[in-house]
Amino acid sequence: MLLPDTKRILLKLSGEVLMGEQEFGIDAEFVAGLAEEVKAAHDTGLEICLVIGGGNIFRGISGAAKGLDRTTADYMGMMATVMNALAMQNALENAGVETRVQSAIPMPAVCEPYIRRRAERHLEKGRIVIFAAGTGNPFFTTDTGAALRAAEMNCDALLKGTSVDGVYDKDPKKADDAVRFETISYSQVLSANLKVMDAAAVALCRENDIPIVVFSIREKGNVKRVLAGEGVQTIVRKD
Ligand SMILES: Nc1ncnc2c1ncn2[C@@H]1O[C@H](COP(=O)(O)OP(=O)(O)OP(=O)(O)O)[C@@H](O)[C@H]1O
Ligand SMILES: O=c1ccn([C@@H]2O[C@H](COP(=O)(O)O)[C@@H](O)[C@H]2O)c(=O)[nH]1
Repeated sequence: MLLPDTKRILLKLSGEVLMGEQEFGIDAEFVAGLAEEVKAAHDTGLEICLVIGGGNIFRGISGAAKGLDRTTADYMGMMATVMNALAMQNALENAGVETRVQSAIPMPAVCEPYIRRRAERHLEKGRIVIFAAGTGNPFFTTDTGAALRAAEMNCDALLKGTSVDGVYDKDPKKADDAVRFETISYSQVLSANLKVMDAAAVALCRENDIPIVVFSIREKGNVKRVLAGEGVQTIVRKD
């Protein structure tokens, strides 16, 4: 086990990777593969909270750059995360896992509103709870939403499955000589302004002593591998 005594995790999956090989949107086959991986982790007895980003559909900051009002663009981004949550719910249920989606922005015709105690009960019953719409507030990201839910739900760790295999000393997509950290402290990530996760999310995890594990979700089988301590990843934790 990567982190001993881990019973409940929050798994944050990049929205961007849901595109698979496409240029936009949701690759249903890729999502089905991801669902199988999440199921395999769930089958080991772990309680799993899920958060999915929205980068495959819409990011507020890109919308704002094209002239949209930032707040409106952020609400659009949050709605994109609800679409991804529904796609993942569908894939998980096809794989035979019971799930509930809870949205930070109430959409009663589509999913449950976020109610912490209710989410707790779902987890106790063995369901995977997918938290959608981030924090429900503009000017945030799903990473911060994930950190917030991880703290509220008393998760033992936040696993960020993204397009890179860990935290580097500089952006590995921009610098060939970037070096990956095996472990790094919250404070180092913040003081060096390493961009793999937004600062609010890192600070929230630091305050609540929730280790963050950054790994690549593009590589098949990585969820199980990382949980078993066999994968390539970076652990962000206190000194
Ligand atoms: N120091 C760094 N170490 C690792 N990755 C970094 C670093 N600095 C910047 N990055 C970039 O951070 C990105 C991952 O974070 P990002 O928030 O963009 O994705 P995500 O949260 O997984 O996706 P989404 O927003 O679609 O959910 C990678 O694309 C990587 O290039
Ligand atoms: O709490 C939140 C979470 C997200 N947003 C908006 O949604 C998009 C998509 O989320 P990503 O984390 O980038 O995948 C984000 O760009 C924001 O525009 C938000 O406003 N508040």
